[in-house]
Amino acid sequence: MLQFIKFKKLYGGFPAMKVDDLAIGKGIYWIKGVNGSGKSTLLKSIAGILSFEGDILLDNNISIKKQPVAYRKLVNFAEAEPVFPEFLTGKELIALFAQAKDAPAGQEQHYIETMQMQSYVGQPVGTYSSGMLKKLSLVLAFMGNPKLILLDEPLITIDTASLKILNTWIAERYNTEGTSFLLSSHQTLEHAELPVAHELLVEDQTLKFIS
Ligand SMILES: Nc1ncnc2c1ncn2[C@@H]1O[C@H](COP(=O)(O)OP(=O)(O)OP(=O)(O)O)[C@@H](O)[C@H]1O
Repeated sequence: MLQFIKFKKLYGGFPAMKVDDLAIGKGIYWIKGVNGSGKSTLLKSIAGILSFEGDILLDNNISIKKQPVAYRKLVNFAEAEPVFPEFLTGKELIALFAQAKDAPAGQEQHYIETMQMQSYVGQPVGTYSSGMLKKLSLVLAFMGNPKLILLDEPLITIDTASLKILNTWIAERYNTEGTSFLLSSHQTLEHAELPVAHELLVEDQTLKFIS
């Protein structure tokens, strides 16, 4: 599903992350690692937000460097602490993402309704609480038909009921579309109740399989 080829990310001269050659198969993965280990750096690189040396391939043949547009249509990302233009409404942002990701008409309704966002999704995001913003960023990450969805710290700021909803979204997408997930967390995950198949660890500026 995802392959790293001589991947290296430096901030100035500081080497933040290096993955020489690693293939990750289809599935749902938790990326663990302590604060500052490089989880966000890794996810932002896979999402195509950060520049890096080397290459990342999706499904063996779609290169983030050589086919940047095709790659980005198939990889969605929700940031740990999302920031959006305050004057735009949730609905406007969803419409923008739905168009960019070629989402089927009305796809967002299921997500807005199950996450119970109907009462505020028409309001400017500047009026949202951190949990409301987080839910909006999760809806945006599910727009279109991505092969891979990256969720950076999905557990922070959302309440227990919302976490259960997110759990069902992940299971639905994985079971019906075969969408893979990379989820990051610096917390212990015993209470997350998400359908996790594998764990990865970011440690010593690299990425390793745990299980
Ligand atoms: N823009 C930047 N410029 C310079 N160094 C950075 C930058 N962003 C991150 N770093 C450094 O890269 C390393 C990895 O940071 P990163 O944010 O990826 O870690 P993380 O595992 O996501 O941390 P956390 O769990 O605290 O969110 C840290 O040493 C951090 O100081």
